Amino acid sequence: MLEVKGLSAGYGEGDVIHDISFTVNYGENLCILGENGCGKTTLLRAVAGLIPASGEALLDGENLMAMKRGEIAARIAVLSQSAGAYFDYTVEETVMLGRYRHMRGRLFGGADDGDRAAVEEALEATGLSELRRRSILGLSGGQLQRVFLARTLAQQPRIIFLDEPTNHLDLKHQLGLIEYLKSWSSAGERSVVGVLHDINLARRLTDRALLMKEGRTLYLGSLAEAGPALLEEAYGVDVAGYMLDSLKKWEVCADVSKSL
Ligand SMILES: Nc1ncnc2c1ncn2[C@@H]1O[C@H](COP(=O)(O)OP(=O)(O)OP(=O)(O)O)[C@@H](O)[C@H]1O
Repeated sequence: MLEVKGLSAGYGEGDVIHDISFTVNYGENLCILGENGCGKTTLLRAVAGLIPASGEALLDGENLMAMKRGEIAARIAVLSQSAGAYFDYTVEETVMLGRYRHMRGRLFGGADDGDRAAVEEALEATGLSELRRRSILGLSGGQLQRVFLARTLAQQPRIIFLDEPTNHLDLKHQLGLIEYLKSWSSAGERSVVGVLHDINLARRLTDRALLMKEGRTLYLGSLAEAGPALLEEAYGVDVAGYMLDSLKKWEVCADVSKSL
């Protein structure tokens, strides 16, 4: 269970996020939503111990802020926007990097059977087995994002933090990623905490939402019950109206599909 209590953090000149609290039980997911710059990434960074913070972040009752980065990384993996590939590694070598923290603790280093099995499982889950020998420099943006997902899975964390990981992915792969992570969390008593700009995608991942506004909690609860006014306050636009309007524009397709 991840418990965040009264967390505040920033980058040196005052706090950017203020007094944030939420709980995520294993098997449950949470999406973090809000307009650009409201502090979503900062919140993930603070919980993952990447920037200093005040307040509490507990994982299974243990204080994350007192843990070394490596200890946190063994439990929480971060999957963010694909930053691109700069090294001539193969797909398999890149996924193996997800085992780095596990290998580092061993006397003689190097990959063991457990590492190889974890990489194999991750390659299979992401449909990358056949690309394993390819250099990541020659992959498309979407393929590369799947490699990064595989590397995250190979880490075998109990919690994955998603930071808008769906850029570069077409609709099919966006949906595939979210559906996969949903089953990953529910099947293994694990959790996904996700920053997703697409509110529809967020709802596919989970109905539990933390809406942020200017670094503070605007709402914590069911996304379905948040209501149009709250969404408008969070995003500064009429989100529900926009979605209904979009739906109307596609109604013609729905009518056609009904008649088939
Ligand atoms: N490394 C940094 N140093 C200083 N300020 C930063 C840094 N990263 C982010 N900020 C500032 O912190 C605030 C929150 O940024 P953050 O990236 O957490 O927002 P966000 O909600 O994730 O935004 P987006 O939706 O655009 O990704 C912004 O005002 C941003 O300029």
